Amino acid sequence: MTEGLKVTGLNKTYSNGVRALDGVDLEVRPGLYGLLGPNGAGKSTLMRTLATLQQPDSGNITLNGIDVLAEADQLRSQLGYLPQQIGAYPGVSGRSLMERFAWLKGYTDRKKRANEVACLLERVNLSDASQRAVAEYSGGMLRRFGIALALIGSPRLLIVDEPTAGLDPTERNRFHRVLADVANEAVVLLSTHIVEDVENLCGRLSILTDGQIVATGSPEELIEPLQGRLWSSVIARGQEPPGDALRILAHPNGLRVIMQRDQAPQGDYVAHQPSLEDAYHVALKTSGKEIGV
Ligand SMILES: Nc1ncnc2c1ncn2[C@@H]1O[C@H](COP(=O)(O)OP(=O)(O)OP(=O)(O)O)[C@@H](O)[C@H]1O
Repeated sequence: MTEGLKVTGLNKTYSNGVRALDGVDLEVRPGLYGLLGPNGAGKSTLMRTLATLQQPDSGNITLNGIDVLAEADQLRSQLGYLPQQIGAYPGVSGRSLMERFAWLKGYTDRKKRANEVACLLERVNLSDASQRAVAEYSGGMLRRFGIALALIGSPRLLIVDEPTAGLDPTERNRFHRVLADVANEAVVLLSTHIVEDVENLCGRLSILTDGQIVATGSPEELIEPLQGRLWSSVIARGQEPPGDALRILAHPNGLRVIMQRDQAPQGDYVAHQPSLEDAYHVALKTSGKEIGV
């Protein structure tokens, strides 16, 4: 039996003709795995499919040897899913809402249920806020509450879809620490378009664009081939950047241009230390699917 999540040849075309997943293969071992991709890449489609919330047209998914598509019920008992948005019910306290979800997940024994809920609220640092209405939680508290809900029953697979949008740096950090902690025991698949989150958290990642995986590896493996091959320069406002620039960034004096070349380009270029964000753009560019820099 293979431990972890294995996806092979996953395809999904929506009724409007959009091919959201186009032969996706993925192998994820326990720990934190990042799925990076631009808007519309197919990340949520993949996440929802893995969470058995929608069916693919073809392909296979196994989790710790379980055939996910054939035995969806068995998977669901081992699955935690944190969607992009979680709803809050007016007037219902965090503890009470969690109790209801725990009951739905099979915690029918009152003592065991109360214990599970208390442990999870403690784990995400919400014990003190447990009597407050969820609807009054801040964005960060709501995300952590979502994680606590997703962790009921100690899932083997935790799927987290774009979790940190709108969080301030402190809350984002706090959220990351909870995820890293969960990843000690489970497969955690984190989907995002925030490259920095993946760079800080994930041992391995895949880059998805246009429904296809275009790169897979550790951040170091993806960055390494770019060493000594990136160059940057600041060009004055009003000056036209080169058409083949890898990235064009805003700069107080004009634009900062990053070029990918084996040798320094003509002009005022200095060596640029590659980052995962550069590797991400190279992967999209090499795949021929990047729309613009
Ligand atoms: N229910 C649907 N019906 C038709 N097309 C859809 C549906 N859901 C998604 N799509 C299309 O499939 C493609 C992939 O969408 P998806 O939401 O999976 O991407 P994403 O990577 O999660 O994007 P984002 O980062 O913007 O959330 C997009 O072109 C999207 O418009």
